[in-house]
Amino acid sequence: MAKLFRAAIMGPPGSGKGTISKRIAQSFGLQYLSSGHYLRESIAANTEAGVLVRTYVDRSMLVPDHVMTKLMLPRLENMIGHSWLLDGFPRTLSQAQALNNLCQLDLVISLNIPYETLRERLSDRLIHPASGRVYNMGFNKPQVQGKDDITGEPLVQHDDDKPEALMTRLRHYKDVAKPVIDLYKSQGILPLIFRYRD
Ligand SMILES: Nc1nc2c(ncn2[C@@H]2O[C@H](COP(=O)(O)OP(=O)(O)O)[C@@H](O)[C@H]2O)c(=O)[nH]1
Ligand SMILES: Nc1ncnc2c1ncn2[C@@H]1O[C@H](COP(=O)(O)OP(=O)(O)O)[C@@H](O)[C@H]1O
Repeated sequence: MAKLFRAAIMGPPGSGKGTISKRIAQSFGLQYLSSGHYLRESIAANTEAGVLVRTYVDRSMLVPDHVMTKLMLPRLENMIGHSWLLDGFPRTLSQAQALNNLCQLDLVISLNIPYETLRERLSDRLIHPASGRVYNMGFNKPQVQGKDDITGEPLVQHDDDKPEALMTRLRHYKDVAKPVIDLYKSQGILPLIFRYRD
């Protein structure tokens, strides 16, 4: 049997995690697993956990670690025989430790993007809230302006993507991600990837 390959991608909001990881997963035949997707699924199912999750996601706050690990770990256990790329999990040290107890990652990709580029990308980002599909007015335009390609439903800009919220989000990302990055560096699985603006 071919060796399994398991990777995670990290980066600040707007660094292109969702966009690039879908492309990497497709090119290399990996399953693309996204915490945002599982969270939206749980919100849509309207379970007790989903109702709780919604109160955090609606305010763009991190869902508590114990809720997150309870959501993610069983799904990852179900993927035991697959190679995958994980986007959005782990975000905190506690999540990374919980994941370590389940499996050893082979690679962590950390996107490091200049502030100006993040600002431009996020100010042009449009989202289809129900599916999480992401567009960009410059880089990846919807076929019809302001409408989702698949459902035709309206696209929205997150208040959080407006430049005034970005600094706070970036600072928060750096504080939370640093111990996770340090852990993966100490394990020798995190080479730094620097993507310049195009
Ligand atoms: N110009 C440009 N835009 C990109 C690139 N990668 C992603 N984007 C756009 O930048 C925005 C943020 O990307 P996204 O994948 O949502 O980032 P995430 O928050 O890290 O998951 C979206 O509007 C993307 O369409 C890129 O390489 N170049
Ligand atoms: N690993 C995680 N830990 C805690 N909360 C998370 C995690 N992943 C996603 N979330 C929650 O889901 C929301 C949407 O996540 P995501 O789709 O990855 O978008 P973004 O890249 O804008 O944060 C986040 O704002 C956060 O509330």
